[in-house]
Amino acid sequence: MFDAAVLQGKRILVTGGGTGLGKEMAVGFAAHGAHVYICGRRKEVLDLAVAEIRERSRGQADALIANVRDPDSIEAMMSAIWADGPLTGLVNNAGANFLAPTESLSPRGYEAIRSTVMDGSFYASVACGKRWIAAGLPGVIISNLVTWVWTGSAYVVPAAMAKAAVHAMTMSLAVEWGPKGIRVNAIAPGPFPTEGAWDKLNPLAETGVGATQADEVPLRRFGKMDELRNLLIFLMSDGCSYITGDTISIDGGHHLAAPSTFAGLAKLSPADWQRAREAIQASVRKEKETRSI
Ligand SMILES: CCCCCCCCCCC/C=C/C(=O)SCCNC(=O)CCNC(=O)[C@H](O)C(C)(C)COP(=O)(O)OP(=O)(O)OC[C@H]1O[C@@H](n2cnc3c(N)ncnc32)[C@H](O)[C@@H]1OP(=O)(O)O
Ligand SMILES: NC(=O)C1=CN([C@@H]2O[C@H](COP(=O)(O)OP(=O)(O)OC[C@H]3O[C@@H](n4cnc5c(N)ncnc54)[C@H](OP(=O)(O)O)[C@@H]3O)[C@@H](O)[C@H]2O)C=CC1
Repeated sequence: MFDAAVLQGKRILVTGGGTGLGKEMAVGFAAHGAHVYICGRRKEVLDLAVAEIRERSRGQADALIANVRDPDSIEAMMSAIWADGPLTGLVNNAGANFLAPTESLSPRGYEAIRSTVMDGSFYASVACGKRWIAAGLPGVIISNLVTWVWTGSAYVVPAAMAKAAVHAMTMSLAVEWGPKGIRVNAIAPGPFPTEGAWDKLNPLAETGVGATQADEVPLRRFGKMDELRNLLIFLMSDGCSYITGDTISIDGGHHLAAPSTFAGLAKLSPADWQRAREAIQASVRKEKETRSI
């Protein structure tokens, strides 16, 4: 769809690019000439991802260990990247989420999600923005949101709140930083099945409701990674240099037509919720064992 060199000379960081949607975006950027950087908290996962991105794209990729919840960790990562040259683009993709009845959430549970999604996107955007502004360079920021920024969603309230905050950041920074040549946009995907999201959001047969099902999507299917890559390459390219402050949905029309949220989980019993929590926490434990930071 695009010229293979459409992103030649671009240097793009994808947070959370070691897995899922972030890794797929990174492949798309690198295959179109960009040097991509990915970050996350698990060295082994990042090393494997870099090898895969290089092989699939035949392009340039590097990884850094960083925790987006920690502003010092983000600063250290940006300094390391800038030592080789400035980034031209940032994708705020790192995310955290799990299904839970809101009344069961502890302050730490809420904080884990809010700080990853909202604080992480803010810290990374400011770390890039201040460097671009100081050097008089243009830049592009794209945040990976979800259609709940328009609809909200039951049972994932901290994630819906945090994504909505980043939606507000997108519109606000587009205006503040537009005169400095920095474009700020976002995407709002519908369901693109990934291991990370499905383990936390569809852990049991009983939790398969609206948000994670394809049958009520007007286009009657899940999103394809190629479709996601095409949108990201376009938004990151100089071909759309008049688009800023927008959040573009890529959900097959789901949020306009059907309950693309977890409203259907009202049917779950306390025992179902307990089993869901145990399944989610087993997935988190497995990931934590390999965290490097
Ligand atoms: C058209 C719309 C269609 C929608 C499409 C559907 C699907 C897409 C939805 C898209 C929205 C966003 C999705 C995502 O972000 S998916 C990404 C999923 N990946 C991840 O979450 C990876 C990162 N995750 C984590 O790091 C962990 O999961 C965690 C968030 C838990 C944070 O880890 P941390 O190490 O900080 O956390 P702890 O294990 O110490 O736990 C912190 C507190 O959280 C409590 N907790 C954990 N699990 C549960 C649970 N299931 N229920 C309630 N509480 C939970 C835990 O007990 C800790 O609190 P306390 O210390 O007070 O006990
Ligand atoms: N899959 C879907 O259908 C949809 C996904 N999205 C969004 O897409 C994004 C990616 O989700 P997906 O690929 O499905 O899920 P994944 O779980 O595969 O991706 C989450 C990534 O974020 C990284 N991450 C989490 N916490 C931190 C942290 N504190 N510091 C650095 N990196 C972190 C994880 O790496 P590590 O644990 O190693 O740090 C992981 O690579 C999320 O923002 C999600 O909200 C939006 C709509 C739909």
